[in-house]
Amino acid sequence: MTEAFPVPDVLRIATRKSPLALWQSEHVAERLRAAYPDMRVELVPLSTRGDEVLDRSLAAIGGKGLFLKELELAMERGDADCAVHSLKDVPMELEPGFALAAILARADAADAFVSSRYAGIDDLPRGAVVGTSSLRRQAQLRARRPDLQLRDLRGNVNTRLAKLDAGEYDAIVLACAGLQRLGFDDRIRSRLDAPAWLPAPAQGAIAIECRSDDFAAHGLFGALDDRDTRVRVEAERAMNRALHGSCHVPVAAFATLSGAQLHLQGLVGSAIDGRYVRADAHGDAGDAEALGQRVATALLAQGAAELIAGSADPDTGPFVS
Ligand SMILES: NCc1[nH]cc(CCC(=O)O)c1CC(=O)O
Repeated sequence: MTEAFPVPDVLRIATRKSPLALWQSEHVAERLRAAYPDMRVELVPLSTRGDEVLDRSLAAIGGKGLFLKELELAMERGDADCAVHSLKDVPMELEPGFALAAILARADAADAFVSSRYAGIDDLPRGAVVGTSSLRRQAQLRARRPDLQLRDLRGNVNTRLAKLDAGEYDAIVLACAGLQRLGFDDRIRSRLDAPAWLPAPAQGAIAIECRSDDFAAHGLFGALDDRDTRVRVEAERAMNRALHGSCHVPVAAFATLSGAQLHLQGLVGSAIDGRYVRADAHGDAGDAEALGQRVATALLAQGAAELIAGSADPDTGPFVS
């Protein structure tokens, strides 16, 4: 096969070591092997600060890019050619010198209600204990059920399921995509989906990051890029960026595409008292960025900035992460 770019003999993918990260990186490796049968693809598993520090909030240990830093250093050293991430964990602004070379077709973007005893949020008894460390999930739970007790729940997907099974919580909320990838489909008691419940910006999408100056890599990964997903997550991330959001603020966004029509729904809530504001708008697929900014402006006009500031970690302020 003749390509417009050189296909290397070996390609090394930097990845975190959690079971979900390894699954996603192996998935990308398989897709690349299928596209370039003569190229050898290897994983370079690395430990990141975000994986190691489990006893403090992510915001408190310097949230932004916590899961990316070590992988980016490996690419800078030349120990890896790219890194694979859950796009929802990727900061709105990448470090200078890095770019997203491909965004894969999105999996199920919804959240999942997981419990051995209860079928859904509305079936939980008064005062039930629900585990999630996500401010976005806490805010939506508070809005719907102010009586629930929300408890912190950190660790990778397997760890969180084990904590649920140990009886520490009546229910937990996780992403459907992560559960499905790891073969835990049967743990999903109900899907929490739009419009009643919104996911994190870019939830369910896998991204490939590489050095911006690595033009060969950009060509190589283009084969895995999904245009519809890219347009949708561009709108969601533009909204989050305009709100100075990250995965540590209670911001939710979900875009859908029908033909050339993009529809974006956004929500900003309070993890403390359940107040929230919502907005949505339609726009052209070619103007995803502008649509994201428009929905962010509508949310700010309803008081979103105050809700975000009010949910901040008192030690670190709202915009550190
Ligand atoms: N923050 C952890 C994280 N990052 C991405 C996913 C799920 C997979 C995805 O969104 O593609 C998860 C687990 C979860 O939220 O349950």
